[in-house]
Amino acid sequence: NAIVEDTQLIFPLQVGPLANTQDGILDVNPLAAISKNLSSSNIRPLEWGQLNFLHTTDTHGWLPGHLMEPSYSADWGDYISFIRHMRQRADEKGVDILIIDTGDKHDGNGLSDATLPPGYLSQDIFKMADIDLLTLGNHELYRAEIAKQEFDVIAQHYAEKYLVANVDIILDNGTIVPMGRKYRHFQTKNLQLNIMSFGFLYDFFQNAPNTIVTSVVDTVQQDWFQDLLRSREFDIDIFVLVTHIPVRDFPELEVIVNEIRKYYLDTPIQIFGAHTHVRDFTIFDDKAYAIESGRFLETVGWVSVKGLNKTEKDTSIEPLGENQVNSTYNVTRKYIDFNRDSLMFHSNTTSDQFVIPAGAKVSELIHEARELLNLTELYGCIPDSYYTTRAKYPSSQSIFTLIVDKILPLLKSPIEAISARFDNPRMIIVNTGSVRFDLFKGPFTKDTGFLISPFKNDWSFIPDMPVSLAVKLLPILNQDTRTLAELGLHFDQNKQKCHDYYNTIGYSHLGVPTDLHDCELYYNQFMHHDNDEGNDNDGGIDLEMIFEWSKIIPRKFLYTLVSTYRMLSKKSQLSVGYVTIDDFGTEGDDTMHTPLPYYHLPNAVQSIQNFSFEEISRFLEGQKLNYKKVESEIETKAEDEEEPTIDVIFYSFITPFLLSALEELEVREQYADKIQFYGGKSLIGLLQEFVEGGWKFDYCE
Ligand SMILES: O=c1ccn([C@@H]2O[C@H](COP(=O)(O)O)[C@@H](O)[C@H]2O)c(=O)[nH]1
Repeated sequence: NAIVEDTQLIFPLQVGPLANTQDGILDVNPLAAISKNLSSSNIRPLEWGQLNFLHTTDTHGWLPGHLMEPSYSADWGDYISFIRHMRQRADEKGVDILIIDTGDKHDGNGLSDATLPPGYLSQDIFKMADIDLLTLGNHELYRAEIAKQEFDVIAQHYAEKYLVANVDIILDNGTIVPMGRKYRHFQTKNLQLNIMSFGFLYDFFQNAPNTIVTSVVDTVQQDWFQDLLRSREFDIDIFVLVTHIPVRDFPELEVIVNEIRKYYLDTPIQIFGAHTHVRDFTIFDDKAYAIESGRFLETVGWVSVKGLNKTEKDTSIEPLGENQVNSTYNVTRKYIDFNRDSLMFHSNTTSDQFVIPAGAKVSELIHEARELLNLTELYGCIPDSYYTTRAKYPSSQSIFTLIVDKILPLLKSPIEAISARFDNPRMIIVNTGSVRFDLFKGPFTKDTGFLISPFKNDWSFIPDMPVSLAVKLLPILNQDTRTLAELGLHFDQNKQKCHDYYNTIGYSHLGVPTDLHDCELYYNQFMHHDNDEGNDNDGGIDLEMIFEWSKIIPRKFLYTLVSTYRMLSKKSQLSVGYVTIDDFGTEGDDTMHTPLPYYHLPNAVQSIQNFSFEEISRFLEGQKLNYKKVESEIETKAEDEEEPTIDVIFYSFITPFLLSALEELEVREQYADKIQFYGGKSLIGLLQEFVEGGWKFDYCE
């Protein structure tokens, strides 16, 4: 695509004199100002402390904001304006504020993914934000050129603010250097609080060959970390951990907190987490807390801290003011919906004051970049919405049903010898995690494809696999983690067992990120799970009551209670959105909403073609059962019957998982060598082909 490649020649974008300005205020995103269904009367205010934080994470390139969803319609330029106002408010109050980002800036939006290399424009736009502490995510490490870009552009720009203790990069000359600084010690602007900050990535194993990820367990035993804690060389009022690690269910954060606690028994630790795309807040001990602030720039997390005592050694500062002294340590959190109404409300600005010139410039850059990349080019119109976790799979509203039934059958290999097999029996397996977002009714533009499935993954295949073997693959990939709960293995009592389970199989890394919380049976899933097909927006649930119940009732029973309660409750007038219950309770969301439905998804789905249902049903029967039972079921087939075969096609991303499945079936050696390149369009290309073939309209209703 010439336009995409051309971007390399003309960036950095030059913004001309600001157009459409009124008193220096520019609105380039017409939807950003829309406040349909939004009302500041439903917004809960932020509580300020001595030290305050704004947190973004897992933005995945959504710097233009959500053009179809008013609740999240602010853009990165608005965030830049917001940061400026909040810093000013902090100064006025004589307190401090730190701006944090915890990684995953790629894969999810045309702005980041339509360039070569991906991130070519978006990284330069991202870095216009004045961020105090940041780290990288796994999406900065999947591809070698992106890891290099992260190192060259982001790590160099933010310098001492860019922290990651457990990732190294191998430079072109073979030298191994750390991706970022391992720690940062500094004093805050107004209260001169002593901050010790570390950056960490979870134990990620799918990183590109030019990078090295060291496990968290090993990193905290390294000399530099141990010496730093042991030496007490620095005054430390609070540890601030900027991590791309989930705040629940994953073991890494506990490892870090435990190690710090060996030396600092009660120094506050504030953690910023990431990766599983949820709003969540967890308590590690009475002075160690962690927040995770959602995904896709839908959420800005807020944390405030009071009751910090200056370390004794430091006598250089004034005593803390009346409002800032609090002998008991106190932390608050909020999840801010990313729209201008919320941002103006919290920054106490009017629409005339909100947009600052630097923010307007960034909004303009985003707009120009989108134009340049043709992201608004219309390919067709989607007649109905199709959902990821908001609809049951399979169902008519599930995007995965659409993919299995209509999209995957379009896959063709560009290699002649392989495409000749197009009419042979074939099974196409794709991981649900490769689909990132819902497909909303309305225009399908070039951008939409990137929102749904940004990955340029290749297809691989194993030709002519016996059907009895092939049908066992999906059940293994989808091993049902929820059986843990059914066995009564509640996370709190069986944490290690749960983590061992994940660590051994690793299959959950195929599914949608929010489902990674299966260990905990994440609260929201009780809230959002419906028994029917569609979007049941019942509201009016007494969240406080459910929170109290959750302390005494096993969660599997709680689920039934909540479902019943929801059915009995009245329809709510609130707009749909996030309704979060975390370790602090039910008041976390800045805007009150009626909850969205939430359905668990399998890790992977498959589409089967050119095979009659009668013929395959006997072989497929085992799929409904636990994978361990499949073998015996399959063995019931007649001994002397000739075994039909099928081509097994899969996203190359899932190859390691497929190899593990083959190993579990004790046929890895036999089939690993048979894996071949299949080629063909990835999901984004197939989706576009389908839309242009079936839903090509010149206009959308
Ligand atoms: O090439 C790729 C890379 C990733 N995936 C899927 O994404 C998740 C990870 O996404 P997070 O936002 O970091 O949670 C991974 O588990 C895969 O499901 C992919 O399909 N292809």
